Amino acid sequence: MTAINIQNLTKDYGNHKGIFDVSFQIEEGEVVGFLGPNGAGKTTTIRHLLGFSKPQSGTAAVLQLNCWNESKEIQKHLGYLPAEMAFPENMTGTQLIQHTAKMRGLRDLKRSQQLIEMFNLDSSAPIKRMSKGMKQKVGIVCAFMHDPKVLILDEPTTGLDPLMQSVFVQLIREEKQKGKSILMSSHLFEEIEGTCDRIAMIKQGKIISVIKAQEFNNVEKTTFKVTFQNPEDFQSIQHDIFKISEIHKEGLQLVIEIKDTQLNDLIRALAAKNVISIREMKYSLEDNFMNFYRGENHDHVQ
Ligand SMILES: Nc1ncnc2c1ncn2[C@@H]1O[C@H](COP(=O)(O)OP(=O)(O)OP(=O)(O)O)[C@@H](O)[C@H]1O
Repeated sequence: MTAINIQNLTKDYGNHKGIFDVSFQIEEGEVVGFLGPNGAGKTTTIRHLLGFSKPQSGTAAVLQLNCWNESKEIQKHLGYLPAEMAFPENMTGTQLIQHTAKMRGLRDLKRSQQLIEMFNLDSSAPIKRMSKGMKQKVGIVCAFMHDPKVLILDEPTTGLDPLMQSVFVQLIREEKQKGKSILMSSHLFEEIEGTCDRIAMIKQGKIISVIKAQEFNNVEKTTFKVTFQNPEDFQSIQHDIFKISEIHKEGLQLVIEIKDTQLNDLIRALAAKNVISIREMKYSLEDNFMNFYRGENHDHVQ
């Protein structure tokens, strides 16, 4: 079943701001990362999924329910973590968690307790005295406490320290195992890379690409940083057939990009030179992301 279905969604705020003809789907059990620079339209898209904003044209549906007309029904099956939370400051974390549970008609607080322990959260403190990270943990508990089928997470690890970020990645993996469908916006490439099945990239309100995460592991090219012992070898390899993507003259270093079929040629060429070190450089999601924003690789791989 399709968990999230966005079709030709448009909200034009004027001055080329907003979202334009946005379409993508998330299947049951799928985790999709939502990437894009500041102001690209991620939160606007998410606000439509939550029924906070009425589409000018197009539709947004969660579990085949219309987000604008049927948002109350959707809420029962949805966990939402906003990018910026507006908490009632006069409550403690525990009170807010209990209040949220009550609003949801949730009697069993076992899952909340598990999450509190998982994130090592002291929820007894008043929210107004909590650090950004603590507030974020309270938000995570509230979003996941009712074991929702669909999760929409807007920059979920904002304020979390690296240890807690890895606890969060673990939580996402566990939820995925349980068959949950997750849309997660993030600026952290490693977080997206470590959890997502696909990545939707948005720029200036338009989806510019939807990529399968496994594509990143299957790139048929490898990049090596090679340091040479003398300027002669450093110079001569540059006349060879290989693509040189960076030249660091002072350090006698080259970044060489080869197709996997050229590996033996490279080994033979380097064997004839005095080489100090060879280091493989991982082609990461971050490189791919940067390429997109430089205007390259606008492929649609669904
Ligand atoms: N209610 C509104 N009225 C007018 N313009 C708006 C409104 N809401 C958002 N915008 C504009 O629409 C664009 C998209 O904003 P949005 O918040 O969706 O971006 P985002 O991708 O979530 O960015 P960030 O990574 O900074 O959170 C921005 O240029 C923003 O200023």
